[in-house]
Amino acid sequence: MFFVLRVEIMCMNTVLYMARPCRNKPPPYSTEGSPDCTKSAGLGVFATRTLPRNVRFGPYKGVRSTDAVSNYCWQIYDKDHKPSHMVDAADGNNSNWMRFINCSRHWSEQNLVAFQYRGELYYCTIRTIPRNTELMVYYGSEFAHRLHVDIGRYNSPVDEFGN
Ligand SMILES: C[S@@+](CC[C@H](N)C(=O)[O-])C[C@H]1O[C@@H](n2cnc3c(N)ncnc32)[C@H](O)[C@@H]1O
Repeated sequence: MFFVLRVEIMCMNTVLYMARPCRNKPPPYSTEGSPDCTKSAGLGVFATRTLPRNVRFGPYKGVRSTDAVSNYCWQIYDKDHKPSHMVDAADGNNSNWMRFINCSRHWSEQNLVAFQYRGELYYCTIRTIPRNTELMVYYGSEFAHRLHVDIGRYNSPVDEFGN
C-alpha cells in the first residue's frame, strides 16, 4: 500500500530544522556561523534525528505555472509522461518547507529522490540520514546546471573534495 508521511509544521518542529549550510566543506556540513565558512547556498533543511530509508515527504507545495521562472520549480508530467505544468515554490506564502531543500552536487551527498504521485511531487529518503545531516535532492540536470553543479562529475566515483 502506498503511504506518504504528511509532514508539515509537525515535521519541521520534531524531525527537521533549518540552517545555513557551508558549501566549501565536504559533508557533514558545518553551518554558516563556523569560522571557515565562505560559501553558502542559503537555507537548507537538516535532520534533527536519524531518518530511515523510504520516508516520504510531501506534497511539494507551490503555484501552478507554465514557465520555469524560478529555481523553486518542479516539472509535473501528465499521464502520457508529457510535461504538463510547473509547481513553483518561489512565493514563501504559497509553498511549504520543502522549498528549502537544496540540490546535491554529487551522488554521494544525495539522500532524497523526487517522484510524482497523482499529479503531485514528493521526496523519498533513499538511504539512512544521520541526525544533523542536510537533506539533499537532485533537481535534475537543467536546474542543477543553473546552480553550476558539475553534471559530468555527478556520477563519478570521486566527489569534488576528492573523497
Ligand atoms: C529550492 S531553493 C533551496 C532553498 C534555498 N537555499 C533557500 O534558502 O531558499 C534553490 C536555491 O537554493 C540554492 N541552492 C540549492 N542547491 C544549491 C547548490 N548545490 N549550490 C548552490 N546553491 C544551491 C540556490 O540559490 C537555488 O536558487
